[in-house]
Parts: sequence; C-alpha cells; structure tokens
Amino acid sequence: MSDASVTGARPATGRIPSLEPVRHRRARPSQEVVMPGSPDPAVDRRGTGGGPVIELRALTKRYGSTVGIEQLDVSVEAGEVFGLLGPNGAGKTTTLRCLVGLLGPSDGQVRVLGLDPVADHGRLAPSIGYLPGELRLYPELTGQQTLDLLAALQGAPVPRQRELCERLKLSRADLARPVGQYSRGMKQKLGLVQSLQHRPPVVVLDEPSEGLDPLVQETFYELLAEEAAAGRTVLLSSHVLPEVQRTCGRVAIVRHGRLVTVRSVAELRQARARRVRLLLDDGRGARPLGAAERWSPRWDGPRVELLVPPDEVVAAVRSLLAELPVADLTVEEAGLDEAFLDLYRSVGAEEPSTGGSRPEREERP
Ligand SMILES: Nc1ncnc2c1ncn2[C@@H]1O[C@H](COP(=O)(O)OP(=O)(O)OP(=O)(O)O)[C@@H](O)[C@H]1O
Repeated sequence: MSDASVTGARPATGRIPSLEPVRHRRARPSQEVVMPGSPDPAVDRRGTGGGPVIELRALTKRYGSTVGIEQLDVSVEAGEVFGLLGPNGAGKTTTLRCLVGLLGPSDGQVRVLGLDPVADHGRLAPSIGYLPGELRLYPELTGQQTLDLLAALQGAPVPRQRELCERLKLSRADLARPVGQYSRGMKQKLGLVQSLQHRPPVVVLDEPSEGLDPLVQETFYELLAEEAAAGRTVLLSSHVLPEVQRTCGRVAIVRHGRLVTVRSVAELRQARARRVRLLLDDGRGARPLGAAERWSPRWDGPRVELLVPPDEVVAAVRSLLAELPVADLTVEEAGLDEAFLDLYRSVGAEEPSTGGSRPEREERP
C-alpha cells in the first residue's frame, strides 16, 4: 500500500493493497477505475473461460545490475492452485509483485485475466487478492478498520469478510483491537482475510501460512481447495514442502531468477525414488558397493539404505541380493519431500524447509 493511499482523506478504489513496505517505484494505476461492485466485462470474460488466467512471457525484472527474474515463462489456468518454489533470493516475490502490478517488468510480458497489471491496475484491483510476504499494517487502526480500508482500496464488495474472520478465528473482540497489538499470526490471518474477502478470481499469496498455528493452517488449506473447486486461481510462493504437496496441483521451481522446471505434484509422486533398506549378517558393516554407490548408500552398522529410481529398483534388488549377505530387505516409496529436494539439489540450490516455517522476515515500521 502506498502511504498516500492510506493517509489520504479519500481512499481511491481500484488499487491492489500491497500492505508492504514500498521498496520500489510503485506502478501507476491506470485512470480507468472500476466502481465498487461493478463487474468488469473484460475481466469476467477471461475469468470464466478462454485463455490462461495468469501468463508470464519472457518476464524479466532487473534492479539495476541485480537480476530479480529473467525470461520467466509460466502459464496458470483457471481453477489451479499453483506453487512457486525456490531458494532464498530466487525471484519469487519479484514475480508476485510483477503479477499484481506493484513492479513493472524490465522486459517481457505479464497478463492477468488478459490484462496488464500495471497499465490496467485499477481495472484488475477488484479481481485480485494479494497477500504480501512482508505485512505492514497501520498499528493504530483496528482489525475491522484495516479490513474496511483495504476493501475500499480493492473497490469491491466484501461478501466473505465475516465468514473468513469466523473460519480463521478472528473474533469480533480481536477485530476491535488495534493491529499494533496483534500477534504475528493474527496479522497474517487479517492479511489472508483481506486477500479473499472480495472473492477475487485471482489470488496471489506470498508465503501465506507464515505464523499460522496448525489448526488455522488446516482451515487455510480448506479455503485453498474451495477456491480451486470454485474455478478461482491461486498462485502462492512457499518454502514449506508439505504445504505445497498438499495444496498445489503444479509447481514451478525458480533459481537465480530463472525457471528451472514446472512439474505437476502428481508427476513428482510417480517419479519419487524407492528407499531400499538392507540388513547384512556378516558383521562387516560399511563397504564399497561398486555400481550401487550411485544410489548414495547410507550406512548404519550392518544396515544400509539406498534411494533408487523406480525404473531401476528391480535390477538393483537383484544385484544387491546376488552380491551381499542380505538377512533382511524392505522397499518403500520415498516421501514426496525427497522428490522436491532432489529437484532443488539437481539445480544445486540450498535446501528448503521440509516442515515448520522459515526464519522471521524483517517487518519494517
Ligand atoms: N529492491 C530491490 N533492489 C535490489 N535488488 C532486489 C530488490 N528486491 C529484490 N532484489 C533482488 O532480487 C533477487 C530476487 O529477490 P526476491 O525477493 O524476488 O527473491 P525470493 O525468491 O522472494 O526470496 P525469499 O525466498 O528469500 O523471499 C534477489 O537477488 C534480491 O536481492
């Protein structure tokens, strides 16, 4: 949110509230403003059929000599929950900011519901819900005042405000308190409510489950599934792999600003490795395994564990049984986390979290 948009006497409609520190030149909203509650025919047409809801073509954003993202091609269809993954500094937040028109591309093209998020910012605002990674709320406003202010900026009615507050456990008493007194999780819940309260067809969420307790996380996952079932489109960034596995149909992995791969979670499930565990009975323990060394054996006394690709597992078990004094053997599918981690490792990236949340981000005054 630009300071002008909240401190001005009259909040302008047709703005995507950024709720975050202004670090970059803010995109200039177009002059065309959608009045509260009036559906935009162009937006509706793209939102209910036709082309991709989100389209990035050779999208490039540079900050001086620093690459934010480079030549990114991603296309997301209506009803998808799409995950953007990648190590710190990969370009996820930059991509999301370009999507909601807070940053203009240095090169390439962004289309959301067929519109340009910078040039058509005002027209798109009622159709986009955005939760930034770095929430900045105005401490003196109550939760309710914050939601109402953001609704005014979105320029759309908020038919889901009450329902979402109830489901995400923000009580009336909570909403009556100044947000300066909110815990981190409460602020995040408020951020989620504002991103969904106007039932936008496109929802862009930057690390949405940060700070949420497990019960509220469950509710959030249910909300995501409902969004997709209703044909709305969600693009989220996350470092929490179980969350991505649970909520996303497809994921894009980015590194150093470049797209590494786009995979469906189902495809990753199929491709996941088999974990082969052997117990040897000759008392010798660890030893070189010749060709089987390529499956990264992990020794623990007389036990060894290998991660074998699914199409090699039968041959692997045969040769291991032929060459080693095996007393016991089990084969099971490795977790999906490992499939994700393999993708990260294959591009030489640092590892993301396989559980909990990442270290707290800076929140600026
Ligand atoms: N305002 C800025 N000025 C200069 N460089 C920037 C700016 N914002 C981001 N960058 C750089 O752009 C690259 C991508 O940053 P971005 O915040 O998009 O990554 P990210 O994938 O969201 O990272 P994280 O997971 O740590 O949040 C990084 O090298 C970062 O340093």
